Amino acid sequence: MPGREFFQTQSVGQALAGFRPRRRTGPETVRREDALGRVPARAVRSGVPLPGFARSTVDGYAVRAADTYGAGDGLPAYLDVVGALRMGTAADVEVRSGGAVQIPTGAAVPGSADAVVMIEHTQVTMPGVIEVTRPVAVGDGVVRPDEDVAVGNELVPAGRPLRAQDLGLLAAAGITRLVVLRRPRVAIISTGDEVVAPDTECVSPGQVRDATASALAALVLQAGGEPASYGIVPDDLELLTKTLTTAVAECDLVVVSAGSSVGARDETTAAVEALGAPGVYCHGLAIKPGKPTLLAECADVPVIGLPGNPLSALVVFRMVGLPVLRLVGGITTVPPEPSTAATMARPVASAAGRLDVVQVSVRDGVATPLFGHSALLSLLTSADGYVVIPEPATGLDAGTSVTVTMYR
Ligand SMILES: Nc1nc2c(c(=O)[nH]1)N[C@H]1C(S)=C(S)[C@@H](COP(=O)(O)OP(=O)(O)OC[C@H]3O[C@@H](n4cnc5c(N)ncnc54)[C@H](O)[C@@H]3O)O[C@H]1N2
Ligand code: MOO
Repeated sequence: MPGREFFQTQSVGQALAGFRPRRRTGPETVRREDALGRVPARAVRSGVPLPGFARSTVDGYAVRAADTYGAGDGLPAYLDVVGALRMGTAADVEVRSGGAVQIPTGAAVPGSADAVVMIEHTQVTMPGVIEVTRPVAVGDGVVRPDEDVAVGNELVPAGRPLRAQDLGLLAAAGITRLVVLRRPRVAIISTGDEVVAPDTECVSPGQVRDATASALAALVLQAGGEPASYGIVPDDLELLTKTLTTAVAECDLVVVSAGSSVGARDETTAAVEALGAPGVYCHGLAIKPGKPTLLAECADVPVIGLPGNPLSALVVFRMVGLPVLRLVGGITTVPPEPSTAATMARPVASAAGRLDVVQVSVRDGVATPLFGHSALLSLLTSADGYVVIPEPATGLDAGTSVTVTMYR
């Protein structure tokens, strides 16, 4: 386009380090059972010790360890069985020197005992008497009252999305509600005169169903955000500006797809600029696919203009949009994506100074690159994962060891 400038591209690393919009979601209280994937606003500490009592880790006999020292098959220690402990009750039987109390796994160990000997290392020789054929040391077979968690210990940290095991520990400590950060509300706007709603039955030649919005909404959900659809806006600066203004007022992050290239109808930049300060942070990223990407901050809300090609839009949203979503939503410990080690089946070329995201299929530890234009969305559905070729590299040779980030 004469008179129109191509993008001044910035590296993805630079953009992620430099683009730090100020918006953060605030706290809200949720029930523990609704907290999977939510982000604690502050560390949750325990008000109680866990397990809270000395607990047997084996089925056997609570004893005084010293009574078993030197015991062996040839010279067992003989102990009097003075009672049996039950689950779920306080340890109400004392163990004196020379005595033993039958105890199941998980029951409270009497304070007068200091170890539990496994049933396999004992034999009942006559009613009320056992032989112990292996010595135990003090503490063997016992979990201390605060060995799992001491009072004041951190149960879950701030900023790390809660996992199944975190909910288990919170439950064990009696935490029923906790303060988490609100899910970032993410506006999803599609643009283009040719784009029609995905439930449109018959499309005319030249029209396309909106593929990007559905996929973006799913990515937002997976990342812990709350997608909000703002529909499809035709190539009209006024309409786009109006929709963007509403979205910025109502959401924590705004994602608009298409219209960010250099064509005459590419209105996104002008519309974003009209939203006010601080405005456009960069237009153009050194990434393939996805060069025509726009990053902006309007008031304190980040606005991301994604390339029109759905494949490119999804790649860029993964690489750049999700980090911004996590920043806004207070995720400081990023859950690792599933990945697998593989070797490249074929060489892949790349330009130095550009981040390349290569879709691959993976079989038996071999990653086969899937080539094709970024207008082809099926490339992404055929892929098992992707390989990132970092900026300094000029490609990957066949046989190179790579880490494939796998799609969930
Ligand atoms: N002269 C240049 N032309 C183009 C360049 C360039 O650097 N110089 N970059 C190319 C690349 S790369 C991409 S990607 C596209 C991005 O352009 P836009 O962001 O302006 O997007 P559009 O042209 O509107 O759309 C591109 C393509 O994607 C289809 N599309 C758009 N939205 C959707 C949707 N929601 N669901 C399904 N498909 C969608 C649209 O119909 C077009 O076919 O620019 C290249 N050109
Ligand atoms: O970057 Mo375009 O986003 O390659 O298809």
